[in-house]
Amino acid sequence: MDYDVIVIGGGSAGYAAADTAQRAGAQVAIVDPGPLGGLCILRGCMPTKTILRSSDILALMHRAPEFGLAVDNPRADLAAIIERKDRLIAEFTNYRVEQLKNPRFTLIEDAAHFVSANAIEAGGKRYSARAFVIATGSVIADVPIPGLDATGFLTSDDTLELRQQPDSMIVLGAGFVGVELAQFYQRIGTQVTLVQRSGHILSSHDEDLARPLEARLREEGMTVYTGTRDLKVSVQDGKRCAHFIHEGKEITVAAATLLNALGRTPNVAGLNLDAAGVKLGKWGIAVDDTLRTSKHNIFAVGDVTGLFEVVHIAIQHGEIAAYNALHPDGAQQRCEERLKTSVVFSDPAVASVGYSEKECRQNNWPYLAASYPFDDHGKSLCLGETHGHVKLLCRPDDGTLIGAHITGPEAGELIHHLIAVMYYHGTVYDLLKMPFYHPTLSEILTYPAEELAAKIG
Ligand SMILES: Cc1cc2nc3c(=O)[nH]c(=O)nc-3n(C[C@H](O)[C@H](O)[C@H](O)COP(=O)(O)OP(=O)(O)OC[C@H]3O[C@@H](n4cnc5c(N)ncnc54)[C@H](O)[C@@H]3O)c2cc1C
Ligand SMILES: NC(=O)c1ccc[n+]([C@@H]2O[C@H](COP(=O)([O-])OP(=O)(O)OC[C@H]3O[C@@H](n4cnc5c(N)ncnc54)[C@H](O)[C@@H]3O)[C@@H](O)[C@H]2O)c1
Repeated sequence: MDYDVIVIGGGSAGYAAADTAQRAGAQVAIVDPGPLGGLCILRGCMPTKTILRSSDILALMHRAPEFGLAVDNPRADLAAIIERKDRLIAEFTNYRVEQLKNPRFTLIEDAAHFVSANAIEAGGKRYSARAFVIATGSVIADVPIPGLDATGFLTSDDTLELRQQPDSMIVLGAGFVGVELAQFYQRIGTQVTLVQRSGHILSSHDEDLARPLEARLREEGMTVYTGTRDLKVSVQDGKRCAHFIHEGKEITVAAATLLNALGRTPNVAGLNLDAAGVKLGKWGIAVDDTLRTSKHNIFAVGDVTGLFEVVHIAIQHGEIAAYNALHPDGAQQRCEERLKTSVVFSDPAVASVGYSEKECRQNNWPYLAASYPFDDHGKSLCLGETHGHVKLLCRPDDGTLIGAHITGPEAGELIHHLIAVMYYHGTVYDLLKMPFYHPTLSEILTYPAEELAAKIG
C-alpha cells in the first residue's frame, strides 16, 4: 500500500482528518484539485462574516440619532467591502495552504476518483491506501424551480465577488445563507425581497426563534414572504421576477438580481463511488455514527455526508474518522448529537445548542421550556438591542438542560455559556449557582432557568 490513509478533499473536514492521522503516526496523502483552502475560508464562514461586519456597522450608524449621535449620510462602498474581505481571506487562505503543503503529508493537487475500495486515481496516477476519508464537501443544490436556469441567478459564491451594488434583489430561500446575505444587502441599501416556502424563515429552527428576526428584517425595510408555494421565476423587461402563491393570492415580485439560496447538496460527482462499493443515503454519503461508509475501510466526513453542514462538525468528523481509520478493530469513537450547535450570524443572531422543541415533540421526549425576552432585560435596554429571547429546555425530572436557544444580541457568543453547562451535563440549578456579573447580557440566561427551577419544584 502507498499510504495508511488517503484523504480526498482538503477543506475543514479533510484537513482535520489528515492532521489527526498524521499526528498518530500514519503515512497520509491529501488529494485536492484546488483552489486550496476549503469552503469555510474561501466562500463560506469567513468571507460572509467579514462582509456582515460592514453591514452591521452601517446599520448601527443609521441608528446614530437614537444614541444622541450625528452621522452624516452613512453609506456602503461595496467594492471596498469586498476588497477588505479579499485581503483577510488571502491571509486565512495562505495559512491553510501552508498547512496543506507541509511535508508531513503528501499533497496531490488533482481530483480523485475511486478505482476500487483500496485505490484511487488522480492526475492519471493510481494510489493505494489501507483507509480512505472522503471529504469533498458540498455544492449549490440544483433545485427544480421552473424558469430558474433560464432566468439566471447569483449564488453565495457570486455575492462574494459582486462589487457593484444592485438596487434590488430577490432572495430565494431563507435558510442560513439566504438570511445572512439578505440582511447584508438590505443593510447596505439594496431593496431585498426574501421568499421562503415554509411557514417561517430558518425552517429547521423552532418558530419562536425565527419570528423576532423576521420582525427585525421587516423593520429594516425588507419584504419577507413565508408560506409561499408554486414558486417559478422569469425575466420580464430586463428584471428578474419571482411568481408564487402567498395567502391564497398570486404574487409577482421583480428585482434587478436574483439570489439562489435554496440549499446545498453533497459533492459526490465524479468520485465513482460504485467502484469502491460506497453507498449514498438520504442526505449524502451514508455513514454510521463512527463515520464509516458501507465499505469498512472508507469513511466520509463533513458536508459530503449532508448531516449538519457546519465547520466545527466537519472538523469533529475528520478527527473521529481518522482515529477510527487507524483503529479498525479497537473501540471506536462516535459522533453524538447532544451538543449539536448552530449560529446564524444575522442581527439579531439565532443560536442553538442541543435539542429543539420540534425535535422533542417529534420524538415524544418529555421536556419543560421557559423563555425570557431581551426587551425586559436591563443591559439589553442600555444597548438598545431588544429583539428576541432566550429559551431553555430541560428534563422535567431533574432539570438537566437538553436544549438552549437564543435569538438576540450576541447570541453566537452567549450560547457558549450554555454549551459549557450542557457539556458537563449541567442543570438549571447549576446555572442559578454560577456567578453572573451585573449588568451583562449573560445575566438573562438565569431568568428562564429560575422559571424552570420553579416549575420543577
Ligand atoms: C455562504 C456560506 C457561509 C457559511 N458560513 C458558515 C459559518 O458561519 N459557520 C459554519 O460553521 N459553517 C458555515 N458554512 C458551512 C461551512 O462552510 C461548511 O460546513 C464547511 O466548510 C464544510 O467543510 P468540508 O471540509 O466538509 O468541505 P469543503 O471545505 O468544501 O472541502 C471540500 C474539498 O474537497 C475538494 N474536492 C472536491 N472534489 C474533489 C475530488 N474529486 N477529489 C479531491 N478533492 C476534491 C474541494 O476542492 C475542497 O477543497 C457556510 C457555508 C456557506 C456556503
Ligand atoms: N452561520 C452558519 O453556520 C452558516 C451560514 C451559511 C451556511 N451554513 C451551512 O450551509 C448549509 C447550506 O445553507 P443554505 O442556506 O444554502 O441551505 P438551507 O438548507 O439552510 O436553506 C435553504 C432554504 O431554502 C428553502 N427552500 C427550498 N426550496 C424552496 C422553494 N421552492 N421555495 C422557497 N424556499 C425554498 C428551504 O426551506 C430552506 O429553508 C446550511 O445547512 C448550513 O449548515 C451555515
